[in-house]
Amino acid sequence: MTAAAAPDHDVRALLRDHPDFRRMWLSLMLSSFGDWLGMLAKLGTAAGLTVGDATQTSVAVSTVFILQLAPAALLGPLAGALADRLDRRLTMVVGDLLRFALFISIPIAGSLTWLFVATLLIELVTLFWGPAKDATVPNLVPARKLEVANQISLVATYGSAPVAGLAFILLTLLTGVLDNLLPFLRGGQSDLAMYVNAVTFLVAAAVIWRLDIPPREVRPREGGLAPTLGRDIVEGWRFVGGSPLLRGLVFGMLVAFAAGGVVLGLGRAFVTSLGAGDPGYGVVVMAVFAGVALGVWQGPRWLSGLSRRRTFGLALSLAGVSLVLVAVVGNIVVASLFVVALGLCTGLAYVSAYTLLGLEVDDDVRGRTFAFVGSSTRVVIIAVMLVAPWVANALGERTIAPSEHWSVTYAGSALAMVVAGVITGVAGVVSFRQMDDRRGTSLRSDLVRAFTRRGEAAEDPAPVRPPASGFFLAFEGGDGSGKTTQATLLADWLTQRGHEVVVTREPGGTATGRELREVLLSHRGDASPLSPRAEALLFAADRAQHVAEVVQPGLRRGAVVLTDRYVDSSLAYQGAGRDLPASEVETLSTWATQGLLPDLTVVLDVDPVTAAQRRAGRAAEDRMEAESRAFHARVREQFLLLAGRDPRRYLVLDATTSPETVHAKLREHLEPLLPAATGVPGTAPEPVTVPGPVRS
Ligand SMILES: Nc1ncnc2c1ncn2[C@@H]1O[C@H](COP(=O)(O)OP(=O)(O)O)[C@@H](O)[C@H]1O
Ligand SMILES: Cc1cn([C@H]2C[C@H](O)[C@@H](COP(=O)(O)OP(=O)(O)O)O2)c(=O)[nH]c1=O
Repeated sequence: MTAAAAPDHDVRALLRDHPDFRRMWLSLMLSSFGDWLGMLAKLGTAAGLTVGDATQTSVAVSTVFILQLAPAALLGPLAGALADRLDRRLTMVVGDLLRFALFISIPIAGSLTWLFVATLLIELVTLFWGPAKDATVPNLVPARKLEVANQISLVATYGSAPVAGLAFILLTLLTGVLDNLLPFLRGGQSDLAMYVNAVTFLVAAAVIWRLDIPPREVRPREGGLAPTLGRDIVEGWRFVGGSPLLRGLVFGMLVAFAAGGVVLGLGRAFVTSLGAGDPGYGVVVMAVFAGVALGVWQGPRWLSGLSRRRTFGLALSLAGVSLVLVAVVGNIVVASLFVVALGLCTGLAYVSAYTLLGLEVDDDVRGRTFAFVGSSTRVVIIAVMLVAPWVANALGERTIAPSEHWSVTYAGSALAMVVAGVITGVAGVVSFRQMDDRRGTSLRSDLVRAFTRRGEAAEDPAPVRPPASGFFLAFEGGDGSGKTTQATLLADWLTQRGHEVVVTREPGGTATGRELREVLLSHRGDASPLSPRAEALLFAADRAQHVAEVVQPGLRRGAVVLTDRYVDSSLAYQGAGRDLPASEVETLSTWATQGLLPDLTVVLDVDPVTAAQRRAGRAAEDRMEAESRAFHARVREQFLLLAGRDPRRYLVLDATTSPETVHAKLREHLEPLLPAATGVPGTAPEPVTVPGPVRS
């Protein structure tokens, strides 16, 4: 791998390199297909069992709808908390088997009551299955591929809807033909669809059974109290409320879903108010789907240079603006175009939010958080769908006449949509503010950077370099990614070629630095825990001393300086890890180093689990190493993000390959970049290694 862009959007590579994810994805596609087919078949069965009585039919159909939404709305968090304690693979397999049995029982029983009971039971099972599935995906793919994994999972979920629709039509037609041949199908038109659907769950169960899902990270709970379910749920809620990011995210998602509910609830009336009938409604529905698909699929790629948190807030605000535009244009064709934009922004917000949740939520509460979000969104959608038509009715038809010669008449549905749009827009701005991780950098410059292929040279601060400069290379990556190993190998090779080499590290590249290192890494701080800002300042102090005492003098002599960690470690550990604003940490480092940047930063990319295994041999973990897996996942994501923003100065290497392979790739990339050697090849002195504390 050479300089890789991050995050990674290559779908084919994702499916090829992660067979477990591929299997999971296939089973998800099947189950989703089954879900949609099942929904159509259940509605068909409800209608079929009440033939001839229009009122009874509509009551039966709405009962099925309500039974489908209600369990998740009422019991979602409970099921999520339970799901976090169960084995995820087993939960999914048992869930699929139960759904198989329940679906098959509906046509066999052939009774309306059993249809209702089975619908309820199926939804209850899905309540456990869903969070187990959502929480598993981040464990099957590396962090930088999570976004694309979410994208194709959403495509599997929603893309299977039209296919299921088509299959349903074909199966019902086929039922007519088969009626005479297979007497057991006589029961109803939807029966064959129900059987096919049941089989999809059976296949999905078999696929999941073969998955190798890594065990969950379970953190010890303080006080050793036996954790209770109630406590789990409260913790899940408190967890969402306690983090500004999650608060902003969940709040934003709820508002987005509320806006979606308004569109669903009022869409039909709105289209009628524009004088378009069923075909017009069809066009609008298709426009929404097209927009969402485009947003989910292409949005993250278009905005790959923008931070995900900013993307979410921006997309939500623009969704609000689009909704207002849809409502005010008064023409079905133009309105449909804005509907595409609305779908696009919503899809983009959705996939960003989903990925952020996967990355930011600790593994042991992830199921609960997803369940919490899932059930609250359902409550919101049901509530809004019920309330919106009532509000639209109350608003009635309004005529707005700004002048004598000009007046516009709006239907209540359009006005209600304007209100929803404004609320969504404002919520987007609030979310953006609350979660912003690039305070101090204007959104405009970020967007310019995102659209001009990551800003290139124009925006980089001119590095302060001594006149006769050598070459400055920084190794970055998680603890245990192999930085020390690679620095040693590279130093040997460079020395062979006649370069003067200085091998150094942060923190602790100087005598002063070693004292700071002691405070930073050994500080357990029970009495006075080190605050994130104090930590950031101490790392910056170490860096300032390091640059002045070791790096700059080395470069001035024309040496190749190899440092084990530099500025990006602060951006990753203090910025993304501790959640300090990245721009402030960057300002601090720029000040400490007087803007000195490496000529090349080599990111040794390895997943936190492998890195932790490599560190296992060491005597004790230091303060940073002992952080949670989610912390290390954020750190890794940040390194990759930084590398993706400036591919010219970065080289990302897959550090799970052998040390020799990593070294060979590094050499190959470095060779053309190096200045001429100052000594005679093979005769250079041994590399100067700035002493650091000996590792256990
Ligand atoms: N590419 C690699 N594959 C497997 N093990 C490695 C690799 N590179 C380094 N290691 C081992 O992993 C451990 C951590 O490596 P080290 O170079 O100390 O990492 P860091 O300096 O990033 O903490 C060491 O035991 C080392 O031998
Ligand atoms: C340089 C730097 C390091 N760190 C952390 C990362 C590491 O966990 C720790 C340095 O430990 P160290 O033992 O040097 O790293 P490694 O385990 O990779 O060999 O300090 C920061 O949090 N911020 C910084 O700016």
